[in-house]
Amino acid sequence: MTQKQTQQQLEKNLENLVEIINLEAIQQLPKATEHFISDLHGEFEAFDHILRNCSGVISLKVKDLFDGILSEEQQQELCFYIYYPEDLLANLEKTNQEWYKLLDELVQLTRFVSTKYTRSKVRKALPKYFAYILEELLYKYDETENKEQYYNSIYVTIVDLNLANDFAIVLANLIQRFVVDHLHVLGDIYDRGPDPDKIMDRLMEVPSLDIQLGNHDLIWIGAFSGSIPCLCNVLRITLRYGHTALMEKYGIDLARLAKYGERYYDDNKAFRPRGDNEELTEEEILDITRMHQAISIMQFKVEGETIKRRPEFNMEDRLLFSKLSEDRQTLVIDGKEYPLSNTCFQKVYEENPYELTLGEELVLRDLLHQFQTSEKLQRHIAFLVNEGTLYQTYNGNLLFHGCIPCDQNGEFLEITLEGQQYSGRALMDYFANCIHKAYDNPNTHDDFATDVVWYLWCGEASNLFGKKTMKTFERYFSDDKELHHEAKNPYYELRNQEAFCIKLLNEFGLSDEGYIINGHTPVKTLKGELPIKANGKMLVIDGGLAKPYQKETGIAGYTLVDNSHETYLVAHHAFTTKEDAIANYRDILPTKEVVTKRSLRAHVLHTDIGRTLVQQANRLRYASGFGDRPSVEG
Ligand SMILES: O=P(O)(O)OC[C@H]1O[C@](O)(COP(=O)(O)O)[C@@H](O)[C@@H]1O
Ligand SMILES: [Mn+2]
Repeated sequence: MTQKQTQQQLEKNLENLVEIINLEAIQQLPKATEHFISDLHGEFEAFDHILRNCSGVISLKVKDLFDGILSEEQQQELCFYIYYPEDLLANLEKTNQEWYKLLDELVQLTRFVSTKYTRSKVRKALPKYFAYILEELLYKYDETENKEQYYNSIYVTIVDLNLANDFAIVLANLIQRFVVDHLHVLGDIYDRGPDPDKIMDRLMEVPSLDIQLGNHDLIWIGAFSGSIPCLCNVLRITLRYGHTALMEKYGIDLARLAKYGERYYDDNKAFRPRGDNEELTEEEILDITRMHQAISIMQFKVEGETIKRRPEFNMEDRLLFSKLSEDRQTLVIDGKEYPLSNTCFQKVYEENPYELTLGEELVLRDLLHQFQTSEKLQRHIAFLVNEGTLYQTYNGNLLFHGCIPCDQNGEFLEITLEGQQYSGRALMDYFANCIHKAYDNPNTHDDFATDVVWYLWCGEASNLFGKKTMKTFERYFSDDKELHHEAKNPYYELRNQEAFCIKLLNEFGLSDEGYIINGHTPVKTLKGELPIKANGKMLVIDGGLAKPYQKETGIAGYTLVDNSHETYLVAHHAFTTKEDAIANYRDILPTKEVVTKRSLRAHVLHTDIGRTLVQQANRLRYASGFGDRPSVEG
């Protein structure tokens, strides 16, 4: 070896040793905080509010640091400055002394909430232009008077240069960024609410997150991937809630559908948009009502064709056009007659009720083309497909949106697809594969994978749907509540049992220690339903953000927080508007339901990331002669 090579070798060895020190030190940091939220359903402002107040974590930190120093009102004001800095701090007027005080409080808090992280991680989060002074202030280590004037002069000059507002905003955002390290979104970002696009834009900025896809997200992915029944469902639901503006935001022009609707459909009370659509004129409502009927009929037709070409989906009982009486005013199921109302079957022909008319086909072709070429939708769906999974195991816990379909005995429901039987986790993996296949082949519309994406929306063995049948047709055309009933999969009873939940955890390779987190079904607190089930093994956090569902839940649902000390649920006020939240300092509900309190504080070492750090450190130790050969697991 030449001298140079020996020198290089020595440096490499030292590098490895220093890396071992880093890796082993990081393991001793407290576990970072995780935040879980579900069923956002297009309600951007409510979702944004929850992200901003971090489900109450910020107010707890403010209390920890300033109790006895600031009054409760002052603490609350400080919290709202942090939640809505652009609204409250940008034009805030204060005397110089008041600014020094506020900036110092914000600096103290930023320091407090960043102590869990390495300096390197904190540094990466600092905006470039203020990085130098921020670092000085955050790592202020000299409490003697040597540097006192130095630190004070930073505040004085910031205020003097009219930068106080900007600096305060930067600090507030950093606090939001640091209190929660990782966000889990348990699905149903789309549908019912007006602004799923804004939610997607916001999610794309979150530094660390995972998404478990929901049934409503799947139809958007399906539509973009070329599934015509998914496309119809997306449009039907968008129109059902009157959100033509959402289509405009995606650059999708409904003119052709509107023209078709105007030509063939009339007003129909079953198809008038739901919810408060104050911003819509009567004329627009009528337009929507007509388009809504047109697209629903197209949906029933293309779904019928899909059911016919996929006998393995076992959905023939949903071929409802074939169950209409001769005058088409009655549905005949198993010999029993159900009168129909508000029917609009003028474009359904007796010879082949599932065949699209040429007009319908042209409308759908146009819509699909617009969906697939919308730049904004392309970005959003790519993000969903790349970041979204059907289930996630994270730090020993199992996360998924809907269910694992089972029979009454708790055996996983089996389904044969492409000649092979699947159930449980393997079925979910198979479904995930189909989603990617369909997405990768947007120009094929009736291939198996694309049809499976639609099946995930409403099929009995779908882990996202979790019910036997979707009664869309009956819900539009029959007043008989019995016909509307969508029987839930036995999973929803079984998930109350601890043993069943443990079986599920084990199916996914997790130990009995973990818990399962579900979204999808709103927790009906008014009826006494509890979000913590099966002795704490099952946590249901359907956010209940969807306004139309708040009548049933009584609150805007739950979110979950998991920090180094405990795991707890937070209940949220029904959200009105951002203005109202700010004006009335409307925060979270004061109750907090603790799921588990750890006997020992959890550290990075106990997390998934920690385990990989241990493996890396062990490998380096072995390579450097400081440890035994690591086993395969590390
Ligand atoms: O109340 P809406 O918006 O018509 O939706 C009802 C439909 O939504 C579903 O509940 C699915 O949506 P969720 O995933 O939000 O439950 C269907 O089972 C049901 O037919
Ligand atoms: Mn759902």
